[in-house]
Amino acid sequence: MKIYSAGQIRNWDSFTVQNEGITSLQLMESAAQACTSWLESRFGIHKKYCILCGPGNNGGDGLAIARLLRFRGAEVTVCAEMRTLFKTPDALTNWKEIQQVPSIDCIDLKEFSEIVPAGDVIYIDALFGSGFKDQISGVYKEAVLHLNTFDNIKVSIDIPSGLSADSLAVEGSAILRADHTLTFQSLKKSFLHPETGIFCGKIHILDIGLSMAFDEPANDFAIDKTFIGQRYNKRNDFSHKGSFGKSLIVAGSYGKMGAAVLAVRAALKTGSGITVAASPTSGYNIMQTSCPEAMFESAGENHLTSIPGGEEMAVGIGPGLGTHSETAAALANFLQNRREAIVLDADALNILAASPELLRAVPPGSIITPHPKEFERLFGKSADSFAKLKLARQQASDLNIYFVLKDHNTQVVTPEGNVYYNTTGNAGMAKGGSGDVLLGIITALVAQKYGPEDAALLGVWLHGRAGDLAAKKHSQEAMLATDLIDEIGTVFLSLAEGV
Ligand SMILES: NC(=O)C1=CN([C@@H]2O[C@H](COP(=O)(O)OP(=O)(O)OC[C@H]3O[C@@H](n4cnc5c(N)ncnc54)[C@H](O)[C@@H]3O)[C@@H](O)[C@H]2O)[C@@H](O)CC1
Ligand SMILES: [K+]
Repeated sequence: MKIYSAGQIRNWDSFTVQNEGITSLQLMESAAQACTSWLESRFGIHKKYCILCGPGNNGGDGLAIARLLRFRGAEVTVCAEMRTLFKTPDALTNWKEIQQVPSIDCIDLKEFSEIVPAGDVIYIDALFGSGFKDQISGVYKEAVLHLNTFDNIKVSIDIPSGLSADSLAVEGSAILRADHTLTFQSLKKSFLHPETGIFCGKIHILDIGLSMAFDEPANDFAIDKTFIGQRYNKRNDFSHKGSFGKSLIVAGSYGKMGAAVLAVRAALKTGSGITVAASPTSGYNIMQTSCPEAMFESAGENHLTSIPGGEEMAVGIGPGLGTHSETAAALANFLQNRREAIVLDADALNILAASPELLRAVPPGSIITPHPKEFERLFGKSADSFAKLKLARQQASDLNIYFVLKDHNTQVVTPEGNVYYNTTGNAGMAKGGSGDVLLGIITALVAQKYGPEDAALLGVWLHGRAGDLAAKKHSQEAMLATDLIDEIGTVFLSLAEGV
C-alpha cells in the first residue's frame, strides 16, 4: 500500500470526483456511512454519541455521521464553533441537513470545556483531518485538552485532531488521544512513527470508495498482506533441498549460544535447504543437540576467530558473536574478501560501530538490521524518528545497502530511498532473541533466491505475523522467541493459501 502525503490525498479525492462520476458531497456521505457502520458494528445500536465538528470537511464528516446515527436511533449531540461555523460547501450542506433532523442537540464548542463527561457517551472527534496545519489553538485546543481528560471511548475520524498526516507535531501542541482512528482508504505516515502514532489508538482503514485508478509516485509504503502475497514465491513440486540454497549462520560465543541456536532454528523453519552454523567449538554440543537438522562448522574455541568464506551461501552474521578483538578481526577480514551481499545484526553491528571504516567494506546489496541503539551507535543520535529515517535513507543510498530499522513499525529502507513500514508485530516481541530470529529468517530467504529487498520485506512481515500468532497463543508477556519460531509454519500455510 502506498502512503500518500496530505496533498496527494487531496489529489486522490479530486481524482475520484473527476473520474468516478461521484460528487465530493457523495464522497463525504460514503465516508460517513463507512464510519457509522463501523460504529454500530463495534458498539451496537441506540448508543449515545457526542460529536465534535471542526470547520472543514472533517467536521462535515462528523455532521453526516451525526445525521446517520440519529436516523438509526442513537442519541446524538453535536458540538461546533457557532461563531465561524463551517467553511466548506459540503460541510455547510450537512450543517443545513442537520437542522432538519429532529432531536439532535447542538452546542457551541466553547461550552464544551464546561461539560462533565457522562459514563456512557462515546465521543467522536471530527475536528480536523488531512487539512490540518501547524497546531491547535483557541476553543479547539481547549476542547481537545478537555476531552483528553475523559475516560470515555474516543473515536477520531480520519486522523486524531492536532496530528498532521505526514510530519511530526509541533512540540507541546494539543493532540487528541484516540482509542480508535477510523482512517480513510490508506494509512498516513504519522500513524507509523512512535511519537505521533501513539495518539491513534487502534487504527481501522475504511474503504470510502476512492478511485483505485489513482496512482501517484510515492517513496513510502506499508507492507500489508496484498503486498506480501505479490512477493511470496510458492514452492515448486519438483524441487530438492539444493533448490532452496544454503544458509551460513555465523553466530555464538561462550555463554551466548542461545542467540545462535535461535537464528539457526529460524533459518531452518523458513525453508533454508541446507543450514550451517559457524560457531565456536564450545557451542558444538548445544548446537548439534538443539538443531539436529543443521551442520556445524567450528570457527574458534570460545569465540569466533575466523569466518568461513561461505561461497555460494547466504551468510547471516551477528547473533551472540561478542565483540572480542579476534572476532572483530575475523569479521574485518571476511568483509574485505566477500563480494556477495550478506545479512548483519547484533554484535556484527557493534563491531562495525567500533570501526566505522568497515562499513564501506560491507558488500553492496547487504541487509543490516539495527535496533534503535545499534543504529545510534553506528550513525549517531537523531532528534526524532523522522530525522532518523532521513539519515537512514541517506546512509542506505551512500553505502548501497538495505536497512531494517527494528521498531514498533519496523522500517525497511532501500538504497533507492524507499521506506517500507511493516504492519505486523507487537510489543511482546520487544524481548531478547527476537532479533536473532529475524536474522535467521532473512538469511534463509536470501538463500532461497529472494532479492535483498524482497527478503527484507517478506522477512519482517513474516517475523511480525509469527509474533502476532505467538502473542495470541501465549500473551505478549509470556511469549518467547522460540514460540515465534514455532508459528512460522502457520504463517507459511496461510501464505500458500493466499490469505
Ligand atoms: N475532500 C473530500 O472529497 C473528502 C474529504 N473528507 C474529509 O475531509 C477531511 C479534509 O478536509 P479539509 O481539507 O476541509 O480539512 P480539515 O477538515 O482537516 O481541516 C481544514 C480546516 O481547518 C482549518 N485549519 C487547519 N489547520 C488549523 C489550525 N491549526 N487551527 C485552526 N484551524 C485550522 C482550515 O482553515 C480549514 O478550514 C479529511 O480528513 C476527511 O475527514 C471525507 O469527507 C472524504 C471526502
Ligand atoms: K479528526
